Amino acid sequence: MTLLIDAGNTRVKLGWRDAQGRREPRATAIARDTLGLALPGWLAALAPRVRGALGVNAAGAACAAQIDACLAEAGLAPVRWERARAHCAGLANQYRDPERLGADRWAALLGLAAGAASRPYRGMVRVLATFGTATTIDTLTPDERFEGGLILPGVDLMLQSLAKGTADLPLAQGRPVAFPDHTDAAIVSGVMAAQAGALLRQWLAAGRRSEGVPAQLFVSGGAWHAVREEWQALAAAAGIAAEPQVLDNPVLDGLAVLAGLG
Ligand SMILES: Nc1ncnc2c1ncn2[C@@H]1O[C@H](COP(=O)(O)OP(=O)(O)O)[C@@H](O)[C@H]1O
Ligand SMILES: CC(C)(COP(=O)(O)O)[C@@H](O)C(=O)NCCC(=O)O
Ligand SMILES: [K+]
Repeated sequence: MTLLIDAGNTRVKLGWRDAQGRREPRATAIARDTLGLALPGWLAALAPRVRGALGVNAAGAACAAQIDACLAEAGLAPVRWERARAHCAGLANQYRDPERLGADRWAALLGLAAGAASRPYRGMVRVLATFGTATTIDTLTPDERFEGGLILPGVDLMLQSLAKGTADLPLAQGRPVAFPDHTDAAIVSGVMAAQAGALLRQWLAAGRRSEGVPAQLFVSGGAWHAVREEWQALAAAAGIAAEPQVLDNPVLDGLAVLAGLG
């Protein structure tokens, strides 16, 4: 098997691809600050069957070094850390400097284009919103090109920035409402409006771009569940019928594609 590693800024997601090309039944997520405790045990259980490891890292060089050190402890070779490329597996990356596209975003697009869950949507415009530490909203054209996408602070980062950057605002909790009448609700509703509003912007842009070709919306990431309610309200108000399809981990899907290429 080949280990698949998606090192995000909050959590490291782990899985594998077996010799038949199948993904693990369920990815494992480990918080960055508990990696040193949890990763060795996860690796030890699999190590005898592991033939290599493929990963993407959005969390900086120290995180990659920590993961490689854990692999070495388990007697395994270092991770092959993937970068975004201009072309791969039939997908074209039109970022101005293709290698500067986050490797996790690139892997997720590869997973979206080639993964089994999205195969019925080939030839359509596909919008992929990932609600992680950052929120990213990327679009694939019907002819398998990535032309660009949004980066904005994720839900927790937005909430934390208000608490840290002001004298009187708390780290807010709660659910979004239309007309918030207290501080926590005002903050949570504002943050969710920003998240869902960004998604609406890209969905509308994708619709204009596609000129009548149907579009499908995909969502993933640890914070999607927090945004869902606001998105549903906004989409209903805007007359958008599209039901987002939740992808468990398109980054690991993409890494499995890359592992299959050898
Ligand atoms: N158990 C959890 N641990 C950490 N973050 C969580 C958890 N459940 C939901 N979240 C939310 O998910 C976000 C992290 O999502 P994730 O997809 O792992 O991001 P990343 O790939 O950037 O590490 C957090 O910012 C938080 O909003
Ligand atoms: C945008 C990101 C921070 C997302 O990281 P994540 O939220 O998954 O931890 C990451 O994809 C990144 O560092 N990208 C490089 C810049 C770019 O994609 O343009
Ligand atoms: K990610």
